[in-house]
Amino acid sequence: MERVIGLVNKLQQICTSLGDNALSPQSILWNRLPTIVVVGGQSSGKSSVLEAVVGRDFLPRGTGIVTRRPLVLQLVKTDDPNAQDYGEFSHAPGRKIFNFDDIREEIERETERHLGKVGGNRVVSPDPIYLTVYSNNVPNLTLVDMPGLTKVPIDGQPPSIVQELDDMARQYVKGDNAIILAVTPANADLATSDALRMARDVDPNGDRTIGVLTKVDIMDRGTDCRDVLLGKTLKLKHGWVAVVNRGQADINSKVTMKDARAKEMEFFQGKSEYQDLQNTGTTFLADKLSAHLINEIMKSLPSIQSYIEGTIAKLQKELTALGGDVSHSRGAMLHMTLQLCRKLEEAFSHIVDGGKDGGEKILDVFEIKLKETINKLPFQKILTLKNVQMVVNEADGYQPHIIAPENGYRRLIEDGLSLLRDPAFNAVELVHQILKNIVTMAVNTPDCRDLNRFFNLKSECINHAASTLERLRKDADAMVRQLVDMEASYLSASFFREIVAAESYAYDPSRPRPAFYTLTGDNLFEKRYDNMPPADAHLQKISDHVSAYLAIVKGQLLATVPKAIVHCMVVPAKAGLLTELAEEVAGKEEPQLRRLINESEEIAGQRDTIRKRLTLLQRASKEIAAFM
Ligand SMILES: Nc1nc2c(ncn2[C@@H]2O[C@H](COP(=O)(O)OP(=O)(O)OP(=O)(O)O)[C@@H](O)[C@H]2O)c(=O)[nH]1
Repeated sequence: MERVIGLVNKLQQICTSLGDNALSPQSILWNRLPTIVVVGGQSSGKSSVLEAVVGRDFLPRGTGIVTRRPLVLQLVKTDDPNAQDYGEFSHAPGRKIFNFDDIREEIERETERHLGKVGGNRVVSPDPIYLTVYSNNVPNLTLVDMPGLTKVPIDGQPPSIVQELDDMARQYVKGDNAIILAVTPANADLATSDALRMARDVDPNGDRTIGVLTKVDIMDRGTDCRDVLLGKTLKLKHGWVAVVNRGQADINSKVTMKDARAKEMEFFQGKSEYQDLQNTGTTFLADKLSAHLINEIMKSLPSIQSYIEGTIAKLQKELTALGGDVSHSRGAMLHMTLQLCRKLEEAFSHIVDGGKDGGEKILDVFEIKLKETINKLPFQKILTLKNVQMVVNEADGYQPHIIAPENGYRRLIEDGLSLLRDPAFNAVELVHQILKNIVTMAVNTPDCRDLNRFFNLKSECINHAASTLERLRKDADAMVRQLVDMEASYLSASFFREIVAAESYAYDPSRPRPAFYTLTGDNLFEKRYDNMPPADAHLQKISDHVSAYLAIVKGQLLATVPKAIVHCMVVPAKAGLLTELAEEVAGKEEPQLRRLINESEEIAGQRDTIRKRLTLLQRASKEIAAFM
């Protein structure tokens, strides 16, 4: 029994440390721990019962609605019998109040303050006050004192009060963890008991209801509650307890709690109708509550334990997601920064190499987009007989040419090559964009999760990656330009020799087959020119030669542009996306590094909160494990 009390005590203290309470939306433990909720009609004696259990006067008293906010009262049994009892409110943590009259005043003040704040002439509020009482003379219990229920508004209260009070109490007793202490004055008809009505509503089987009869001392002459206590009038699974608290006159004349207890004992022992009954008196009630609470705890421990374990796992996951602590020594910060840069580089390379977001997209540019745009180029406009004639005439004059109109050829080919430049540059740009997108993707990979904690470093990384990619794009542009220009330069005497050789071969296949002929195909030198007027045949041949040449260049560029792009952009980007940043960082001093990896306070705070919760829950879990 003592062990269970100790365990409950510890679990409840852990709840308090967790800031976990009856109404907290993310209650971890509290809503799993059994709680005793005192309900009953107005002035039925709820607060008096509660005080009697605690053994101290500390609750506001009077007529009308005195309790106007729920009071969550946690009783913590201390080990030292000589230590002074004290109370502590959760709205003023750390302030130990040793004088219980001060506690009463604080409850009144806090009630007023809150009701004033919520405004609207509110008479009651469901928002609880939390009070923990530390004493060597209390059982480990958590009790909630509710404002009294009523059927009709009294004292000029608004009509809505009836429903409001009902809703409020219901909120506290509906949970399965609530043990309902249904306080009913013995001097009134049980059938009209507000407490029993509420208890029956939420706990029809009476599994968690304990009946308390108050004011047994002022029952009508000649009547008693023996039958109720024996369960003959109305049977409750957990039975009834009768108590005698101080009446208003006793309170006014400051009868002490001790004297009141003595008087209560005297009362029950002096009456033949109660003498033989066990279930009378406040001491019996307190013991019964402790035992009941222990019983409930024992029943729910396994589910509490598995719930705690689940929460621990969830919190651990959250903690991992937030990343580790940040050290502030220069060496550690430098190491961490470089490591984060390296992780981003690795993630970048990984995406470039792997699959559909990286390598495949780049391949698409080369194999589909580049091919398509090049094949769609309007070479035919250059190659019309009209254009050929115009260009040749402009370039070479109207004299007949011995071999070929060399300048005309050059001009026509150059016109074709200039069309080829755009798709090549376009491919560079497309790959550049893909690489930029990959940087964004890399930043968001799980491996780079830590980087997202450090806003400054993250933006430095992104900026440096962008400038590296921009530099590489320029390199690739220059390389591609050179490639195209090279093709124009290739147009040398050998090209014209090739044309002659190819022509000769077409007419006399016994000659050696020239390379140009093979490249351009058989149809070039067929006798189709024979049926044309000589001037047209001449121009058509020039057009066909240029077309063949451009076809060769096209094929060559389709092979070399991708190589140039990979060589100038993709490979160096993979090899050193953040090399410059890493060099820069290595030269930074401690304050600059700190600025670079200054984690937002919010994240650091979140991590601290989760850690604290984890430690507490792990402690709770250990306590329970050791117990079971
Ligand atoms: N004679 C006698 N008077 C009692 C007993 N219990 C309570 N009273 C008196 O009944 C009045 C109301 O008691 P409280 O304990 O304030 O009742 P409550 O249910 O907490 O009241 P509200 O919070 O206002 O609903 C006080 O004047 C008490 O002194 C009892 O057993 N005998």
